[in-house]
Amino acid sequence: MSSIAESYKAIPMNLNHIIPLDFNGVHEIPESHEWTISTEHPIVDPVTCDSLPLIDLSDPNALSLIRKACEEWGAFQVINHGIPLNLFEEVELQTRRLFSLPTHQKLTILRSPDSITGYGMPHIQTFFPKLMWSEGFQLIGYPMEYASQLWPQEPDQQTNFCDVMEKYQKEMKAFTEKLFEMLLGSLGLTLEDIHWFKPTTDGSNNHQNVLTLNSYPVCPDPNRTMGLAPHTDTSLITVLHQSGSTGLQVLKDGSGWVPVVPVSGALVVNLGDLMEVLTNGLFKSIMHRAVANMTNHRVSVAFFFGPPRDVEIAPLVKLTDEDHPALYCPLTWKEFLQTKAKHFDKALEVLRNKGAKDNLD
Ligand SMILES: C=C1C[C@]23C[C@H]1CC[C@H]2[C@@]12CCC[C@@](C)(C(=O)O1)[C@H]2[C@@H]3C(=O)O
Ligand SMILES: O=C(O)CCC(=O)C(=O)O
Ligand SMILES: [Fe+2]
Repeated sequence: MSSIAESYKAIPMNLNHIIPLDFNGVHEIPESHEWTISTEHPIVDPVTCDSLPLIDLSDPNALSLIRKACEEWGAFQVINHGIPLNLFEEVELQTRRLFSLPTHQKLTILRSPDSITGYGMPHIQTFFPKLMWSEGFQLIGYPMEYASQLWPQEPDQQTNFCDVMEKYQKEMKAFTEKLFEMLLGSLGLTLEDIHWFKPTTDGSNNHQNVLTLNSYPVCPDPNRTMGLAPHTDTSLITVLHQSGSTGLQVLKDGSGWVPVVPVSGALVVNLGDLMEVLTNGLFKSIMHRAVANMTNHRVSVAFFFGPPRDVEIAPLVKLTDEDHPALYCPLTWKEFLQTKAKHFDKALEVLRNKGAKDNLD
């Protein structure tokens, strides 16, 4: 048995790619953080051009709207998701409490080079020559070992932080399982078609999930920096809550970068690479990035929903036939994270070209 927490043991990160800048009082962009932003894809106006579909989950047509959004975009926003709105406020408050701590305090929970959880720059930093204008904190479960370091003198704050994060993960777990069922339903499939899916019964199952708190400090010149570089998520589904300020952009084929304007109370759903594998490419994972801004400290919270440990994800049998052979070789989330840590944006291509996972190197 091995969990995703062990994914980076074989490919530890370099500390220079983990320790974020101390953004306090930085009025000029240091050379280390100065990006030349590719103009290959223009930024499009989400008002006059296409904007990311917004789906009301209580709409009787929700399934067909979901299918269309998944085929055309690989992402959508949802309302009427059933998550109590005050929970978003509580999570945002706790997220801001964490990131507004003095740098030396945050560094006490620095992610170790071979770990998935802790404080630091995004894991994908390794693949870019310039550093990102962001910091993040990854957690799994009840994060007391971190909270006790962050607020050593404040036991109440420790429990508040952990309780809110735990509650949010529980809500997200139930929601992503329901959403996953809807995505399958939109393809005419049911959970019965997924031999490994075991819905939560007693409040637990062995699905692997990670919560990430993202912080994009105020930036003197956002056009010359990158908050979070373009990437696809490795998960099956990612559910993102962005606080009031814009910053997320999704890449739409044939158009360009489409800003995702925050809708109060809405959640952004991104399809990850494992969903592309599972649907044999019928649904594609979505390329996205995030930018900082000059006026607000932007925060966002991402819940990565993945398969249980040791379960190999492969194209669904019902979605393959003689004319549609399986395009990807089966592998676990941990194996895919390792493939991604080596090949980054070429990882899915690698899966397509190698018949068996023994050849992933
Ligand atoms: C379970 C996951 C999902 C990870 C890796 C690992 C822990 C942290 C996640 C993120 C969070 C920030 C963006 C991302 C692209 C990153 O660099 O780290 C994500 C990545 C992925 O989706 O691959
Ligand atoms: O902050 C955002 O809007 C995007 C975050 C994201 O893409 C991620 O955490 O994977
Ligand atoms: Fe992402």
